[in-house]
Amino acid sequence: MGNVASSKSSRGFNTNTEWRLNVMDPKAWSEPTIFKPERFEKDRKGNEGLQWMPFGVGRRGCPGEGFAKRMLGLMLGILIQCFDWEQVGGEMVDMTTIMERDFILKAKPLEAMYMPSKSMFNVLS
Ligand code: HEM
Repeated sequence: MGNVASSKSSRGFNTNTEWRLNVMDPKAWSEPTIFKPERFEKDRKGNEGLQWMPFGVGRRGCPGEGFAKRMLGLMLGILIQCFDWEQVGGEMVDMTTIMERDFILKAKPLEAMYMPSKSMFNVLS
């Protein structure tokens, strides 16, 4: 990454990607293209997951981290528990990914149909 022009932000970081770990960098991750959620398990040998800091750390770390983590679990729980989901077109979900500006995106957006599950009818009506 040495050939990327860099400038310091007001927070002291290089504003280019130098301070960010490329999510697919084989120097940083073992088998970077494989889905291995266990890399983020606490107390895992090698602890490679510790280098992933989505909320930053220290004095300027994200103050919304606790809130965001609670909301993510809550929202996912609500989506699963309160709604019935169906595939559109009955095809298998295409899991092909593309890289765009350091983000891994689905090549083909997920399309799904949802409606409130039976247990939600009373709540919503
Ligand atoms: C998934 C959700 C979120 C992610 C991934 C995220 C990530 C981050 C990151 C990476 C930073 C910069 C940390 C650093 O420079 O070291 C940051 C800063 C910040 N975040 Fe979040 N954040 C999230 C949600 C939230 C929420 C819900 C709030 C408020 C309710 C929030 C408020 C802030 C504020 C105020 C800062 C600036 C802190 C400072 O400069 O001192 N964030 N966040």
